[in-house]
Amino acid sequence: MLSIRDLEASYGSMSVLFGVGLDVAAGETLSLIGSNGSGKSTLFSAITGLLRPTAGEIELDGLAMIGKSTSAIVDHGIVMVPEGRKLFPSLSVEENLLLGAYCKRPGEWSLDRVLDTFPVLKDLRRRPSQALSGGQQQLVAVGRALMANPKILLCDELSLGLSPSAVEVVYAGLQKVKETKVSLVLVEQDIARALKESDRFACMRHGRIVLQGKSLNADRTEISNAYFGGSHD
Ligand SMILES: Nc1ncnc2c1ncn2[C@@H]1O[C@H](COP(=O)(O)OP(=O)(O)OP(=O)(O)O)[C@@H](O)[C@H]1O
Repeated sequence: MLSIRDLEASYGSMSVLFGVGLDVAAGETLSLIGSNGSGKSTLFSAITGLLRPTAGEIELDGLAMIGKSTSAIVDHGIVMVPEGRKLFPSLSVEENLLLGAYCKRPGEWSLDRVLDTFPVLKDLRRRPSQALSGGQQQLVAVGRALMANPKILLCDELSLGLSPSAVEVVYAGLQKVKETKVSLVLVEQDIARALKESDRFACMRHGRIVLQGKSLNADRTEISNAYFGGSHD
């Protein structure tokens, strides 16, 4: 479904991604892990058209995405839940969700379906989003992205700044999304959580994918070496 090959990207003269290759299958959840500055957000920016790669290929179902505008990429089904949620704080939950339908592809997601998927939001739908807890706000951000009927959802640090109980609320909600046909790519700092929530993981370091594998029974020492750099570095 999503296929990335030999991707290079830079900010001005500073190269940041070096030959990144990654595949995400339909319905699959992939966790992207890596320390601060390893290039995870830059990869998301490249996939969503916010940053134009200098080389390589990004294809969704065989269709080239590089060179398309962000809104065209959303139209094709790649939607991001941005770091920090980026809700409109004074707008109601419902209004925030409806904004996600602005670039709506045809599909099954609707306001009612989002509220059925995240029932905690039902009674809160008329409240300003700023009146919600952090975990509830994060569900609104995920729900807003679902309103566009994505094929693949890129989630940038859903648990950032949330209490442990709020993190549980968010990932319990995400479980329902995983049961649908939507593919997920999760950037998650908590490695144990990243492995628990995904079918496969990819670890980035210094702008490269240095390890990929199945999340179930993944070798934690191998991941730790990839994440921090092993003794061979
Ligand atoms: N807008 C920008 N302009 C210049 N350099 C940038 C910009 N954004 C990121 N960088 C640099 O690109 C590199 C990769 O950063 P990126 O934000 O992609 O990493 P990350 O893995 O997402 O990190 P974090 O977990 O801290 O968000 C870093 O060296 C960072 O300083």
